[in-house]
Amino acid sequence: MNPLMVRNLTVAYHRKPVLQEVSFSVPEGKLIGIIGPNGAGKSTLLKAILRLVPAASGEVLIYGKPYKAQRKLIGYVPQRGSVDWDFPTNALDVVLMGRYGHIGWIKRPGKEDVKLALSCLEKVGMENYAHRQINQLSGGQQQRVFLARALAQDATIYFMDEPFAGVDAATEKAIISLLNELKAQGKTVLVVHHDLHTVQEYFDWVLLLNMRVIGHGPTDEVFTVENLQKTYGGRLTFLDQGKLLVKHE
Ligand SMILES: Nc1ncnc2c1ncn2[C@@H]1O[C@H](COP(=O)(O)OP(=O)(O)OP(=O)(O)O)[C@@H](O)[C@H]1O
Repeated sequence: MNPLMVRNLTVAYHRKPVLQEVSFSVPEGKLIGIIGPNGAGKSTLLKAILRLVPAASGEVLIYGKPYKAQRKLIGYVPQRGSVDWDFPTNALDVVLMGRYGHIGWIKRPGKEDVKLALSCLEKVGMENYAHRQINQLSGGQQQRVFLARALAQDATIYFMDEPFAGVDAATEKAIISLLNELKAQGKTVLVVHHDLHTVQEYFDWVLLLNMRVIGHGPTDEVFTVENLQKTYGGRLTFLDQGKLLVKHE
């Protein structure tokens, strides 16, 4: 069964459409890149799938059922800029929030939950920062903590909004190897991604988006010069041998 099926999804902010009749589905156990220019509606797509913004019309099914019935299967890593980092909490607590779906909001996390949260921090190389306030972490470290929280959720399908934004090369490597680990466990990971140079290396499958779906499918078939030109319009230039140069938007 498809982990995610989106049919005719239309979303508007103040009556101005941002996504129009978006339809696609994704296969299980793949790393999927959501690619498109600034303002294409990539974050909005994730938020509409997760019911964080209302859809004007359309349908979203996660493993054949609506979001509400499948909440426990879903992990979300929001864009770093969209989070209030001054909220007084430490890294360990942020990761423990990932466990609330399993333990319920009323019960306190037990020893096992803390142990698991610490092991997730260790996986992202942040075990020494467990008790550090989140507003005292660097951007890349905050991103790692958010990934640890997603790991603690133990989800089946993950949605990540620009996990590589503003991180250094070492953190980017750490994140991509983590994503590959999730994939090896049979999980499906959708990632909003900006850097066209790494798309072919990172993703098995892509969704090209610019208000509408320009293309979706295996990267080899869909990530073509023609489709990219349709997605980015005149903002792309191609150098020799198809090498890409993205003009700043
Ligand atoms: N809360 C909001 N209220 C009104 N308009 C919004 C809101 N959020 C986003 N938009 C508008 O919707 C469009 C799509 O935004 P969205 O953030 O989904 O794009 P994106 O593809 O994720 O962009 P980026 O690559 O810059 O992050 C943009 O024109 C944006 O200005």
